[in-house]
Amino acid sequence: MEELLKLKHIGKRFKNKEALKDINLQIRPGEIVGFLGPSGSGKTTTIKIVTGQLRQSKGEATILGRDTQKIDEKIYEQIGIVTDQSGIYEEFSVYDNLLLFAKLLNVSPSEIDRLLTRVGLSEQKKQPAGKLSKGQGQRLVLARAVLHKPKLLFLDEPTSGLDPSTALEIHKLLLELKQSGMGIFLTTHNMEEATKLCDYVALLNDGEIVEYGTPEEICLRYNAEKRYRILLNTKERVVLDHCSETSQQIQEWLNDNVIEAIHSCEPTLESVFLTVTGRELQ
Ligand SMILES: Nc1ncnc2c1ncn2[C@@H]1O[C@H](COP(=O)(O)OP(=O)(O)OP(=O)(O)O)[C@@H](O)[C@H]1O
Repeated sequence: MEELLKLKHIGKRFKNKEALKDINLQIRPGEIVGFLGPSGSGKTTTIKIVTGQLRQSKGEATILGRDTQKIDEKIYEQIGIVTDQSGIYEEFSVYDNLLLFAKLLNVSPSEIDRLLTRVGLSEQKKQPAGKLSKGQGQRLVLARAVLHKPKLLFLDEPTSGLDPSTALEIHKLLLELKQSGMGIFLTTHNMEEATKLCDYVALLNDGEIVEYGTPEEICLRYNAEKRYRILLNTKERVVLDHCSETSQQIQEWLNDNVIEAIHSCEPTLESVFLTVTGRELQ
């Protein structure tokens, strides 16, 4: 399968600061790849390099098969970028904001209504964009970024500051876009979001990828203790280490039909990050 984005040994130095060190990453159609790191770890610098806004000091980056150092603004016809709410005209209506972009990107205006329904903004169609709530504004920015059906979408913290139900709606939309074959590059501080949405995640610390893989793979890699948390139908909760006695005990409880819930206790991405780097993500 062709790669939409490929980074090979990317490094970036700003005077005395080595902002990125040997970054390797790829995104294929239909994949959501998460770039997770605390503030200052190099997420924005990476996005700027791959979208041609900044030159790397080392390594090669290609976007849709083209060297990022040789791309021009035509690339924006095939990619979407959501960084913040800038670029939205507050006095224009929701519809007119999208119409403006539809004209710029040669998209039929008939797409707008369909997209507004999809992002749940049909009722706000005639409302000035400046009067939208934060979550509605975030959905408008996302709608604008995918209006021209880009092959690759860059999302910087798409749900930061949103209430859980609006964040859920955005997650649903992102999964639909993934299903349609779009590749998505997502930066986030939110490990739960990354675990739920991403096919692969890169944990970034101080400009370096310290772990890479599927969220499940990474968590299992750090599952040294191998424990099970069990809720019995007597409401008793037990935590057992992985060993032959535990297997026997679980088998007996299964035979007696007394287990209400059973979970393995692998670490979360959050705790893996803390183990690997010694620092919290937030
Ligand atoms: N133009 C610049 N000149 C000098 N240093 C810079 C420049 N841009 C970024 N840096 C430094 O490079 C490092 C990475 O910054 P970057 O903005 O990529 O981090 P980030 O992970 O996006 O952070 P945040 O989550 O806060 O947006 C930081 O130490 C930052 O101070």
